[in-house]
Amino acid sequence: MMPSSVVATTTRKRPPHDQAPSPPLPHPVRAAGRRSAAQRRGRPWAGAVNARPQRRDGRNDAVGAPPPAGPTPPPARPRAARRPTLPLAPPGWRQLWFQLHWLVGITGGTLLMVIGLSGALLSFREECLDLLNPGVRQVAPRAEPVLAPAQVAAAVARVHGTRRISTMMLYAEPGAATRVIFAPLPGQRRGESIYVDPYSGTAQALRGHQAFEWIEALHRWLLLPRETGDPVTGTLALLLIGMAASGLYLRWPRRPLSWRTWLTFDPALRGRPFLWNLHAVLGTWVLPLYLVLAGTGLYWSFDIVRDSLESWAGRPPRAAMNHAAAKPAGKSADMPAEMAHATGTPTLALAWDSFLGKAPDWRMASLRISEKATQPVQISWLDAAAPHEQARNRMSVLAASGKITQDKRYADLNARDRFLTTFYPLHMGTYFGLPGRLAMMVAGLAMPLFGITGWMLYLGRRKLKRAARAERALLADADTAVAAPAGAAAASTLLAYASQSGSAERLALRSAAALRQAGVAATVQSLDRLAPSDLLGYARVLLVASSFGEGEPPDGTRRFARLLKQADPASLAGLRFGLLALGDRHYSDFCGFGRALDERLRALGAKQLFPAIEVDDGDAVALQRWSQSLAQLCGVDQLTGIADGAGAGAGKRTHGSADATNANPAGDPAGAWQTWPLVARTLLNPGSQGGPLYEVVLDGAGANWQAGALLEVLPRNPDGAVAAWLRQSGLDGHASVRLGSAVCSLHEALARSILPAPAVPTSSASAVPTSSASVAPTSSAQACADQLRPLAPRSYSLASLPQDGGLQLLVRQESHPGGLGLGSGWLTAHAPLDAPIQARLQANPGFAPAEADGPAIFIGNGSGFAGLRAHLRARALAGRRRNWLLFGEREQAYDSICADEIAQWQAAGLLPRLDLVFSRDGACREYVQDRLRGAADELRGWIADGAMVYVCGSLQGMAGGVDAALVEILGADALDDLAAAGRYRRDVY
Ligand SMILES: Cc1cc2nc3c(=O)[nH]c(=O)nc-3n(C[C@H](O)[C@H](O)[C@H](O)COP(=O)(O)O)c2cc1C
Repeated sequence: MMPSSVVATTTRKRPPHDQAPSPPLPHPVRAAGRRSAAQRRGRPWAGAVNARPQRRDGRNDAVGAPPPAGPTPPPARPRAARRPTLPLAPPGWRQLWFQLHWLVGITGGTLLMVIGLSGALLSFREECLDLLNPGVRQVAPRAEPVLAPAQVAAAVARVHGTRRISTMMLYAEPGAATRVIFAPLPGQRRGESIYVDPYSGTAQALRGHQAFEWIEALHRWLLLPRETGDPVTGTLALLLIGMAASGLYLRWPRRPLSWRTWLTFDPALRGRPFLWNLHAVLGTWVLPLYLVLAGTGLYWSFDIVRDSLESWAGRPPRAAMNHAAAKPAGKSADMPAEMAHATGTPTLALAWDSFLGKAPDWRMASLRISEKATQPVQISWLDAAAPHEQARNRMSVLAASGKITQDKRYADLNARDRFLTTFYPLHMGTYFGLPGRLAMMVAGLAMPLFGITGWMLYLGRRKLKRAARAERALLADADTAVAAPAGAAAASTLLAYASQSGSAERLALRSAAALRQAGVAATVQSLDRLAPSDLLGYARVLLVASSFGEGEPPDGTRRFARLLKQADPASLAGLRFGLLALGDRHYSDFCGFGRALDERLRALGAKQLFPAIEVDDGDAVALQRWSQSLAQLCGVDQLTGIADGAGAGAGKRTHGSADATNANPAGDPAGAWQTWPLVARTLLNPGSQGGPLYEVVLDGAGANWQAGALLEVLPRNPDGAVAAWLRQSGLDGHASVRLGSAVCSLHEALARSILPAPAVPTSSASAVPTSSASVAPTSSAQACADQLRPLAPRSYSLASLPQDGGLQLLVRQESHPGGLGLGSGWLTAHAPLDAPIQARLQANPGFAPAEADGPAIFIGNGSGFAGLRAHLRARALAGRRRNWLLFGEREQAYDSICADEIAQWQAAGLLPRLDLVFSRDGACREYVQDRLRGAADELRGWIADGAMVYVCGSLQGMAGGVDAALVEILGADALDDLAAAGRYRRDVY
């Protein structure tokens, strides 16, 4: 009585795939060849062998597809957009880290880009300045004595008068100029620097020095006053550490010991995966460098860090040191009287002589000259063996007497103190010489790359989320628009729908909207979320029910169907209902679920408001009857807007509506027709026993979709077939004809249309569809064009995401005695590369990604890998790692499609369980459903953990077999509940 039992005992022959088209529909559905509604209505071309809009030429006819032996259990499936949200696990650590990473990335990350870039510029500051100022910092060595500090001071004084020198840096290297730094002028942070020729005393300033000072201020304090800038950049350093840690956590692979997983970049990737890969792999490369940069940066940014570390190292507090030491820069920018160059020369001379006496192996010496002549000259210097530029020895020498008051050697520092001196060379990379400097520069330069890729990923993610939200909102709005006022349920009409791919849902929404316009309060609900007793709460219930599988309820409605079957007799007495059953006569159980529903409701005591109306493939006449029946119920003459919407399709699409500029009708889940060039076509299974399987790529510029979506493609007759037809008919293919609203050549018009049966039979290279209407050789070109009906679009699962940079399809090439299948032949053989392909995106709510973050099981075969691939790519991007792929094909040697990508997912820890089932490799045939049965315990475990189940591929054999296996493993009720909860999603054909 109820659909599941009806269907369970029925085996059916599916209509043939991909032969000849019927007129395209505004809402193409995914099924096989059919006799069109128009044929039945006696249109001129009726009676031809037509194929209906269909998808995925070449369902895999072998793998996972043994002839269904015995009863096939009904499939189950949820409605996507309206399904109840899965119970979400409390946000785990992973989600928290993810949020942290994004949040910090898009806020602090932007400033870190500035810091990184400026740091990269600073890492080769000296070399840049040398390039700008050749012969200034380094002069040609000469065989002359070099000037001692006192002589340098005298030479500087000759040009700069009494301007006070605060620091003088001398180098033992022949030809190295002495750097003289003046005391800062009021308002300056640092005094001006000049370089003095060590032989002649000629002084020169460096061009570009100020620019680098500015860059340094930007890097260290973001151009803020130092007191404010220090904590700001310190905080950014902390954020960088947080991002590095969260990034590391988020990309932690399942096989952490595989260096390849961590460090190798996949150049074949494109779009979002490319960005993600770049972000993650590059991030891993530079992660240690960023930790060093940020860690050492903290030392200068926060006094508390610095003081703590210095006290840990046993250094005296800085305040005390500052007090003890002469301040390098005093308030005055002029030379104190007692240090005036006349007297300064001998005083520096004494200090320098004393220094040389103690440090014969000096390499660099920096003399800090106090404002007060009584204060000692502070000399910090590097000896020839210094391990790095901060391994400085320090000496204090009284200028007046040359007496050394302090002589501290680096070698005498304790290990902690020595460790602190490495911070600067580590930060600059100089600790490791040129390679270190280069690495730090690259790390700095990579920061903007991170910021940009991070932002792009973030914006892409937002866009995807917005698109998903908009899609949900569309349906929610429609619901609200037709909802009954609160509290009016008892007096209202319920529009309840059972829908697999959205047609029934849209018709229910349109019907409710029309009723509302006529003043009737109407509520729309999916049967997926109702129990039979809920129907009693309404004055009348109008049901719109489609059939799926083999005359079964749509997946999500399976639970309702079960409850209805279990309901007590007469439990629905008092219910008054009207029913619109959607179906397709090419399925042997036409309107199977609608009929069973009608029968069962009446058996339970419900009364029909009017006889059930059956709609064959969107038949407009039947829809008109529905509209009239509703009008009668409301007591109005007629209702508008029901029959002209989505789902009312056959024969409605005209050539005009297939124009590339065709607007998307409101509520229609498909977008406008577009023209995208065919950019690539690759045979994936050379040598396979099965039909050739191609990856077909359309350019897809500007397209946006989410995993699970479909692409409708308008096929064309091959040129050879059109030319042959023209020869037969004797018509001129160049003649201009009007087709819909467009003008084109007759050849072009024929290429886009079902070819009328020629007066004389023709042979063709393809199974070119023809209608029964024949065109007399004498007919005019326009008369011929007037008879033409457009080819039906074909639907294919998208195997890619927008981030991949193209619309990728997996198309099985179909062969028939007369040639190739129309859609598959067009895409895989006839359309030349770069040919413009007319196509449009179609949402597929029944196979959309789940919002919940839980595990997912992907099951499919053959070209069904397309839908699974898009989902797996999306999950890889979202970092959802717990995926189980169960995929069937024929022979491993020839049918290992997309093996590299699967291997990469596995290596990246995205497929903790992988079952590739090759049916023809073993002694006895094994299919995905067999493997599933063998893994029953594990499957139960995954389901208990909240896993979603996605199935994509052939309905017959694979999907039916998988469904049967799931029923065996989980139980029929549990599977129904799973479907009703939106956790069992199928895209089968
Ligand atoms: C995989 C599949 C199986 C179908 N099985 C049947 C069937 O057994 N009987 C029938 O009358 N129509 C069948 N149909 C046709 C649908 O019921 C029909 O296209 C309907 O308009 C779809 O409505 P929906 O979009 O609300 O799911 C099937 C369609 C698909 C894609």
